Amino acid sequence: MLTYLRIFAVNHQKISSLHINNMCCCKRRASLKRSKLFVPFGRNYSSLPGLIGNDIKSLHSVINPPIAKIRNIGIMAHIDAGKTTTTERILYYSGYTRSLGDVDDGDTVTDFMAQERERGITIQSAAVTFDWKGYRINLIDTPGHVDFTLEVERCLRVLDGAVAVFDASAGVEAQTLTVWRQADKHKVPRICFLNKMDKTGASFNYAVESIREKLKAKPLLLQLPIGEAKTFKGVVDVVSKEKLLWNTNSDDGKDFKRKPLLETSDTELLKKTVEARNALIEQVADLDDEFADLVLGKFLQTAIHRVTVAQMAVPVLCGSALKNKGVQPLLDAITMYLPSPEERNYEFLERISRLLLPFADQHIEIPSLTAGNIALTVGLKQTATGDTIVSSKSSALAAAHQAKWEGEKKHKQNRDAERLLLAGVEIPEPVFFCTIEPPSVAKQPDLDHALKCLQREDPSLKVRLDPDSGQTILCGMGELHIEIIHDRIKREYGLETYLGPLQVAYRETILNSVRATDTLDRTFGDKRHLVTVELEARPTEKPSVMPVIEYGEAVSGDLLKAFQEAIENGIHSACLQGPLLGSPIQDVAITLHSMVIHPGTSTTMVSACVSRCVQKALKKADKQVLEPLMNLEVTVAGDYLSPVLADLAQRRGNIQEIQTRQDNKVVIGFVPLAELMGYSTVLRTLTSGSATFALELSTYEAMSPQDQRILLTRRSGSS
Ligand SMILES: Nc1nc2c(ncn2[C@@H]2O[C@H](COP(=O)(O)OP(=O)(O)OP(=O)(O)O)[C@@H](O)[C@H]2O)c(=O)[nH]1
Repeated sequence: MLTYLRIFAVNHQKISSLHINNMCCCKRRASLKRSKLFVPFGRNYSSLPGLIGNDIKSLHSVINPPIAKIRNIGIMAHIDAGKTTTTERILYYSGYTRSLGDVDDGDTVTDFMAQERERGITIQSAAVTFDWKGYRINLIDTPGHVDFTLEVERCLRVLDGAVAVFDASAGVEAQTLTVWRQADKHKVPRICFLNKMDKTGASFNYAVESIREKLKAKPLLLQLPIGEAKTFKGVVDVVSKEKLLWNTNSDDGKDFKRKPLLETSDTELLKKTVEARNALIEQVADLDDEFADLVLGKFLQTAIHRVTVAQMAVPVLCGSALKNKGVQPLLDAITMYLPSPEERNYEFLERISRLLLPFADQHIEIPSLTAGNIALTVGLKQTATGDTIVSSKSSALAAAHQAKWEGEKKHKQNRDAERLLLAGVEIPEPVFFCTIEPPSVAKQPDLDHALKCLQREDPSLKVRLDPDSGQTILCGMGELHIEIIHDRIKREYGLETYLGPLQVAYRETILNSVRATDTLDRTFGDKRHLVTVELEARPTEKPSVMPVIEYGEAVSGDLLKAFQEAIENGIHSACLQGPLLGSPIQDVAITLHSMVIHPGTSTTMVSACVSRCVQKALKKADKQVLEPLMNLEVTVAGDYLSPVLADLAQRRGNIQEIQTRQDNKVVIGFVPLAELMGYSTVLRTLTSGSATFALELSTYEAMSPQDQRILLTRRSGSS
């Protein structure tokens, strides 16, 4: 397993606290049209930047660039906005590759896994390092699909800046909102790149407005497009009042000219540019105190840098990655406006033995690394994604202490700060599960090992044992997530496994308060174990995934001290399997009213008795199944709107809004996950492959009595 490290320190002498981030960043194209054939990997790479053969000395300039000249950035977007295509151009213009790869031909640098090439989707994020005009850029791709939201978050929290790529004909799309919120959460400064300016329906103004309205961001228009859709030729640099035109005869976009706009030949464009520039100056002056009336380009750029780093506004640029236009200015903007690591506040110190620099699927061992870089390390057996590495227990304690202190100082929420630093990212609850079986019983240990390794990389994958059947259960974020795991077990661990049917992860709750008592009386050898418990289960007012545990006044303090852990284990294990479907119970409080324990009774027996008593209470209560409800956004050509709506009505869909986006309609609503199995295939058929959709878990909602009855009848029939 490869583990990506992010150095957190700003101390130049030593390597500081290392931030681990296993890059299992996955993404998927929800577009229903493309599926490409496997194309063998045959790209030519230039020598890695700054490297001559394996001469380690020559690596010095590569691994130790001045910290102010480092940019650690991520590329984030909705599915299909053009991240991989933009990254491919970036690598080409920076000299990292010698030819332009194409997503649709399956030969890009960052989509290097066989699965990615076969499926036409990006599954695993790749880090690449290259130089641009004296700057070192470490770039990490982040996934676009909602199944891999955790991966995006994991990347964002270790990066200093991000480029948000938009399809200029669609503006802000469903997953753009999600990744934008994640970047907000981790306070990542951003630049927007309005890609696909060549596409029919591309609209610079529309995309900018959607950034303003839907993301509530302040766009700083640093460029204006010259033409749109078929007429898109280049961009105007608003800051310098120059036009950048790409030579139409150049097939790789390397050849472009930067010329000042002229009063005589560019009258209209110059007028628009001057207006845009004045608006930009006004906007920046409003946001940045230091930038008063100094309107020289250099000062303006410095002020734009400051407001970007402070996340008060987002510079907006445009182009067409596919048509090789606008990518070099984007690279300039990354170096000019996004922060270096020393402009972000990371503070801890550490050292590590073996380090590698990532170049997509190639890695180079390096002797040392200065603060502010991204690197890999191998062989960490105990670490999992999201962990922070420190050099010793005392460093860990110091880091926790510091985080706690910072947390108290900033938010008076020390636990949050502690979690932020040491416990990694928030792991979303899986919504799908299925059984997984090895080819033979003898292979079960191999399967267990594979799942253990995959879970360390990807904590959104959960594995549990079915207590009744003893089968291994795989729980994941979506159909694609489970499919990819299945495939990886085969390819990476050589195991052909069998998956049971995919099932929705329901939850259960209770609707009224109930009391129950139970006694457990067992004698093993000459030892008697005797416990009597009385407790109450009731619905909580506020949602709570874990059971809320309370103790009545009659429960003695001494008894509690000795048996509290056993009691709580008993309650937790009982709440893992509800009485209706065996699904986890939520929104329930358990109050222990009394407990009598015969001397010599073991804690295991106490746990067992409490667990049985909780289950008894839950069985007695009025019960309710909760089902995952998804936010669904379908983008469809107007002609196909009616069949899509009719189909959603049959799926218990609740349509909230139908927006118009250029020539398309965007249907936004809620649909129960159980109704969305195989939706992509049906949507493809209904719309001749022209629609796209995005899904995101909204909440768990109570099923109607009728739907619940149908589900329970079906389950009892199939069991
Ligand atoms: N017209 C046009 N198409 C583009 C442009 N950039 C990318 N595309 C196409 O859009 C599709 C998606 O491009 P990708 O680069 O794979 O997009 P992505 O954001 O990396 O996709 P995922 O990582 O799978 O979410 C491909 O068919 C590209 O050829 C562009 O500038 N103009």
